[in-house]
Order: sequence, then C-alpha cells, then structure tokens
Amino acid sequence: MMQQYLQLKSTQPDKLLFYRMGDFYELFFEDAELAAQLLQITLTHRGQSAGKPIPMAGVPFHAVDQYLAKLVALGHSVAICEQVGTPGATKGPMERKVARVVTPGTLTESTLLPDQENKTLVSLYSEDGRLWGVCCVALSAGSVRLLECTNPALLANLARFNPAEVLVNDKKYAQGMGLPKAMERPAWHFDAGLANNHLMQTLQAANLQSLELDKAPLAAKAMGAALQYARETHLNVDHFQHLSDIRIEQESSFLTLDETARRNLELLETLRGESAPTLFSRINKTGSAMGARRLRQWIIEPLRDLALIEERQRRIAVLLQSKPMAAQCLAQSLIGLIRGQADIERISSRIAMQTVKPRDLLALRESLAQLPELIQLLSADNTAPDPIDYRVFEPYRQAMVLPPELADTLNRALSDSPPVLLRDGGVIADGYDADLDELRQIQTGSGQFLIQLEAKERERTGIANLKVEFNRVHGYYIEVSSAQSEKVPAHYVRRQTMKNAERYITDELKAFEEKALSAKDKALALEKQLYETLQAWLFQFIAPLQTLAQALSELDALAALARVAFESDWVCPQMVKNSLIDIAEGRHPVLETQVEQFTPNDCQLYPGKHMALITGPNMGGKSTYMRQTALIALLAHMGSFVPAKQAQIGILDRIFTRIGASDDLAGGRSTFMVEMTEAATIVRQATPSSLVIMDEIGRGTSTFDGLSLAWEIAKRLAGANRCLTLFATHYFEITQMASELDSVFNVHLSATEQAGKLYFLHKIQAGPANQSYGLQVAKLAGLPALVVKGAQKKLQELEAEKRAQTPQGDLFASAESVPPGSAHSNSPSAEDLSARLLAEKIDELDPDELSPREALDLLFQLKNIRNH
Ligand SMILES: Nc1ncnc2c1ncn2[C@@H]1O[C@H](COP(=O)(O)OP(=O)(O)OP(=O)(O)O)[C@@H](O)[C@H]1O
Repeated sequence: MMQQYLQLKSTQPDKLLFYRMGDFYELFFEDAELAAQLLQITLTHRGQSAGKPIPMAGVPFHAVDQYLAKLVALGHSVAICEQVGTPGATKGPMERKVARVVTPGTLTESTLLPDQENKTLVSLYSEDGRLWGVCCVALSAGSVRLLECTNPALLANLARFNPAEVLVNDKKYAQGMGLPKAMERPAWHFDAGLANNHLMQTLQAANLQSLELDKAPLAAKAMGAALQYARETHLNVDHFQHLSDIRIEQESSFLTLDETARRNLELLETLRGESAPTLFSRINKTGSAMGARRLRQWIIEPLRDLALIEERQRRIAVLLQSKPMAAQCLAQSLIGLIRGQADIERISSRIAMQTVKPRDLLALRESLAQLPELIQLLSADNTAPDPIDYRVFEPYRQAMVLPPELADTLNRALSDSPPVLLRDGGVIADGYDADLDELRQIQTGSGQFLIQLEAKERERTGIANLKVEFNRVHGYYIEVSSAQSEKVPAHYVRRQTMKNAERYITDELKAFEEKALSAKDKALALEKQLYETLQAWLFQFIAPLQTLAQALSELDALAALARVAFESDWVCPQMVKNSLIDIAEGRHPVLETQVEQFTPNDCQLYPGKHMALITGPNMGGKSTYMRQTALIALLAHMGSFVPAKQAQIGILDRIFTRIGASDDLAGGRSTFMVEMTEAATIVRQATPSSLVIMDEIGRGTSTFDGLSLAWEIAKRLAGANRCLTLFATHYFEITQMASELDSVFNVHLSATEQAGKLYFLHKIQAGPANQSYGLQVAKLAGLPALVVKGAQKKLQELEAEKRAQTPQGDLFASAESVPPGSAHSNSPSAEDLSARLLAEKIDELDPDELSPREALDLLFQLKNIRNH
C-alpha cells in the first residue's frame, strides 16, 4: 500500500495528498505533519519506513469539505485520491487514483468559495523580467482577462486581480518582482498554440479570431499555462465551456489603484484587516452575492471611459425615481426582487464543470420564474403617465429573456424538494420519464404487497401477531414471537433468532425482495443517467445564463449605489476630460455615518493650482480630508454618486497614497524605508492626471532630514510631476513653498481652546496653520499631566535654543511673521523673539491650573525671557 501511496504522491509532489482508506482520507509523512498542524488533527503513526514510524493523520470523508476549505484559505493545494476498484477484485491494495485537485486559485465549489469574492488564478509570462504577459482566470465567474504591461504596472494589476495563485515561466523574474510564492511551470505550457487549442475546444473558431490574441502575444502565452493548469486541476472536465468572457484589456482602461492605495483608503479591508468599516461595507446594499461581487469589482476597477461612467450615472439617476403609485424608489424594489435570485453566475460555471447540484438547479428554476416580475418592474406599465426613462434598462431586459424550453424542462424534470445529493434519489420529478415512473411504481406498490402478504400469512398460519418487516441489514423478513414459533409452516426458512422472536424468509418474500431492491437500484441508476443527460443538455444555455447573471449583478450593484445616494443625499458628479477636482461641501463616505456631525469641506485642485499644502493640529482632520477627496474621486470613476453638494471630477489615471506609518517587518523594511519606497514610486510615476495624497512625509527620520526630504518631494511633485496633490505636513517651513511656486497653495485645519478645552473645527480654511496643539492633543489622549507639563517645559527650552542658535524659522510661528522666501534665510531679531516667547508663554498658561509655587516660578521665567 505504501508503494502505491508513494507512487501517487510522486505525481503530486507540491500538493497535500488525501489518500482514501475506507471512511477516511489519510495523509502520510510531511503531509501528515503539516496537516496535523494546520487542521489541528491528531498525528499518529502507521508502519515503518527506514526503521522509523511513518507519521499519519486523517480526516473523515464526510467532513472533507470543511478541512479543504481551511487548507485552501491558507493557500495550500490538495490532491484527493479515491478508491476506484472493487474490494478484493485485485491482489494487493485496492486500485486508487487522483480524482480531484483543489487549489486556491481554481475553485468552483460553492462550499469552498466565499460568497462575495471570486478566487483567481494569474499566469505571468516574461522573456526579460521587464515586459509581462498577464492572464487572469476566474473559473467560478467564467472570465479571462489578458493584458501586457511593464514592471511598475504589473504590481498594480496584480493588486487588482488579487490572485489566490500565481504561475510564472521563470521564477527568477517573479522573485525580482517580489512574488516569491509564484509557481514556476514548464516552458511548454507557455505556448499560445496550447491556449488556442484549449480555446478551440470551447469557442467557435470565428470567435477565437475576433479575440485578436496576436495583439497580445505574451498574454496569449500566459493564457496557455493558465488553461493547462486549470485542466490539470479539473480532471473530469473536458473543456471549460463557460470561459467565454475573454477580454484583452488596455492598460488605460481603469484608474490604477495599487496595493498601497487600496490598503490606505480602506476600500475592501480596514488597515487592521477587518471587513468593516470600509468603502465596500458602506456601499454594499446589494441583494445578492453576485451583485456584491460586481460592486467589489467596480471598486477595484474604476473606469476611465467617460461614456461608460456616464452610462452608469444615467442608470442610477433613473433608479432613484419611483414608479407611479409606488411607495419606494425603483432601486429599493429592485434590490427586494434580486434578493430572491440564485447565484446564477456560479451555477453556470458548475453546469460547465458538470458539478451542478440538484438544489442549484432548483434555485435556478425559481430564479427564472421571477424574471417576468423583474422585467415588468423595469418597463413602463402604461396605466399611468410615467416619467421614467426605461430605455436605459433595455440591454438588461433583453438578457432576462431566455429560451422558454429552459424553464419548461427544469419545471418538468426536477422534483420540488430534491435531496442535497443525487445519490439519495428523488431528484427527477414523477412524470418526466416513463421508465423511472414504472420503477418507482414497483417500490411504492411494494407497501401494498407487504400489507396483503402479512394478512394472508396470518390467516394461513393462524398467528395473529405475525409481522412482515424490513431492515437494511437483513432485508425483508417475517417475524413471529417465540411463543408462536411452533405454528410456523415448514417452508419458512429461519433467518435470525431474536430474544423473544424468530425471523423467517419464504421464497415468495425473497422473490419480492429481489424485485423491489433491484427496482430501487435501477431507479437510482436511471435517475443519475437522466440527471447527467439534463446537465449535458443545459450546456447550450451557459452563455445566455452568464449574460443573465451579468445583467442581474450589474442591476444589483447599480441599485445599491442608487440606494446609498438616496439614503445619504449623494449627488451625481460631473465628469470631465481634463484633470481637475472641484468638490463643494464634500464628506467622507464612511466617516459621515460614524460621527454625530460631519463637517463638509471644499476641495479645488486644477492645473496651475494643483498642490494644496495642508497644515493643522493633530486630530484636526487632515487625513480625513485627504482620504475623502480620494474616495470621492474613486466613487466618481465607478459611476457612483458622491457625498458632496456638488462635484466636478476630471478623468484621472491613478490615485497614489502615502499615508501613515507602517512597518513592513515581514519584508524587512523599517517605517522610514516603507515611507521612502512609496514616495519614490510616486515621484517616478505620477502624471498631471494623477491624484496624489501625501500625509506627513519625512516623519520617520530626524527633523532636518525629514524636512529636507519633504521639501524636495513636494517641490518635485508640484514643479515636475504637476500632479493633483494634497500634501499634509507638520513641517511648517514647507508652507513657504506657496510663495515660491504659483501652483502651490496653503490650506489649514484649526482648533480653538476654550476654558482649557480643545475644540477641533474640522473646517478647511485658506492659508497655513499657526499652532500645532501637539501637547494639548497629548493631554486629551490621557498622557499624565506631569508628563505634559514636562514636555511643555522642554518645548520652550528647545524653541528658545533653536531661535538662539539657528537661523531656521519657528515651526509654528504665525505665517505672516515669517518673511517670504526660504525659511532658512531669515532669523528673527532678539527683541522679536522674546516678545513672541512671552506672548506664547502667556497664551499657554492656565491660571486655574497653577499652584502658588508654579505661579511664582512662572513669573521668574517670564522675567528671564525679558532679560535675555
Ligand atoms: N470633517 C470632519 N467632520 C467631523 N469630524 C471629523 C472631520 N474630520 C475629522 N474628524 C474627526 O477627527 C478625527 C481625526 O481626524 P484625522 O485623523 O483626519 O486627523 P489628522 O489631522 O490627520 O490627525 P494626525 O495629524 O494626528 O494624523 C477623525 O477620526 C474624526 O473623528
């Protein structure tokens, strides 16, 4: 047996091999050790190898899906080896073969896939490590995306595809891109001819030509390997009939959001890795999992095509209206109806894979039955004047009209409550197949026969309590109590002796048993055959079902956006071709629902005035302001309405973010290193059509290093990159840049102190800030009063020292007091300094807080300042 195991394992070296033994799947050697650790199952031993016990761990076969789900979620692949022979048919171990391979990127099983997310496989091909062919396959959605790009864009595209597995033709290129987990596949898999062959089996030759694969030769090669891998993992599938949505993407189709931007803007996950509150959780008001997946995709693939964006906007605007006499807006009614829809996208994939379950088909049947109601909702009913422009839904209505024989056949073929598994029987409805009906008749007729037989035998033998019964182990039998057993006729054959009874069989009962049991087996076999034929017949509907799924998911996503707009008073942004952002009274889409009163803010960036330097106290709202601007721009590119009073947004090519401090300990990079790497990417790549958000760059190093770097980076972005930029900084010196460069201007957020309390205004105002309130915020955060006081003292000392020693301006002196020009070139006079220090001291002191002793000390300090 071990020999057979090792032979099978050698064909699947990089996968965990689940080796079927009776009711268990067993794992051996390193597989067992790893699985025991990952799945928290017991590690035992069996036999010996090279004098050592062989580690073994197992999982029960009926619970295998739950263990598989855990393993694939952790990124592991599993090969499942089944017993295929009959016990005792051959000498030695029973015949076994690998029947199924489960890998994280090729899942189609509903039990293994998350509802709201597709799992994708990405294949990469490069000949020089610089130019890449990329192919992304989502088997559960039936989509293939192809594109060619250079190094910098590759990472952004990978962030968008978020693959669960990556294949590559040469590992060293993948490593060069920081993709250590990419799997190297044999060179012959990366062959456009191979991709063609795979596709020829699923698509018409004409379609293949229209794909124009020759326009993306590297991507076509990558597709060869992706489809080959998909074949290897779906051993029972001849061809992927449903992979019909194959598209070559242009790099310019989407607004680029790299991994950093996705993370910083908390689009799908919070910075802590939670699923809410995020932009997705905020706008996901969809009724179906299909719709939720579509909305997720729209977030990570914001459009750059003005016409497509405006099409979505128009549809949302229409969904915000109500039908005559209706209580709800169209979007709300729509979501209500779509909520009842099955996951038709995934069901179509499972039809193609021939793994569709009876209950999937029942759900599909019920969904099809609801379509007329949906079509009616999206059409005028001619009974009352109706202002709604239903033309915008025309393509969706068309997608909802399917050939009638589909619903008709499903209605006739499927029973109303099929079991989970086909092998339990009862899937095919009565009346669908005459032979099946006859076999079932025999089984149901058997009940009657047994009642009659019991009555007949009681009469014949005179045994009143004689019973005819059935159990799974012994089949049919006649039971007579021990006391009556003398009356049993001679032709009764004893089958079993019980405590108080004897069980018998007769020739008549045996003959009946054979007929009834074989009818049951035959019916099950016939049902299986009928079901398989039905599945094969459904192949022809895969394409229309996919179109339907696409329509329903889009409608659901649009309705969700309309509902958010309706409930939260979002407006339709005006999209323009040139690069600008003009937002009136914008709000943060997520935060506006979390704080009691959100203060709206304007934002204007346009060529010539494209960099806003933002200053203000900690906690003042700088990050919120910058993030909200990026999120509004992103929502606008999704075709969504936005949280503002009014907005005009130009088509952007990319949103860059450099926010907050984060270590990349796993990647061996310090906070400062991460900060500078991200800044370098931005300086190298931002264009006049990019939106850049820089939050406190330079904070991770010493003040002067940080200040100089921040200065130069800001200058470069404003002068050379000319991108639309929001640049928040604590280095007040940088605000001087506004007087050096016309394209730069200052805005600030402020706070006021009243009765010793700090109030943040959260309102963006023109000009630089004049106070940092760092110590007050620290006090607010609960730092002990003594520490804050100590810090205050230290601050005064530092400021006094700095003024005395360096010509550098005061970090937070009032803007007007610093002469225009370089912050380094002018030092204030000693008279000025002492006046300012005195004023500051007096501003800072809170007489209520002072002890008599402290008051006296302070008086001495003031006198000191005046004397120096
Ligand atoms: N416009 C606003 N309206 C209402 N509350 C706001 C607004 N902006 C920010 N806030 C509140 O202030 C908090 C702090 O905001 P934010 O993190 O943006 O400040 P910050 O200036 O970036 O601070 P730091 O410099 O310490 O990073 C937010 O969590 C939010 O509760």
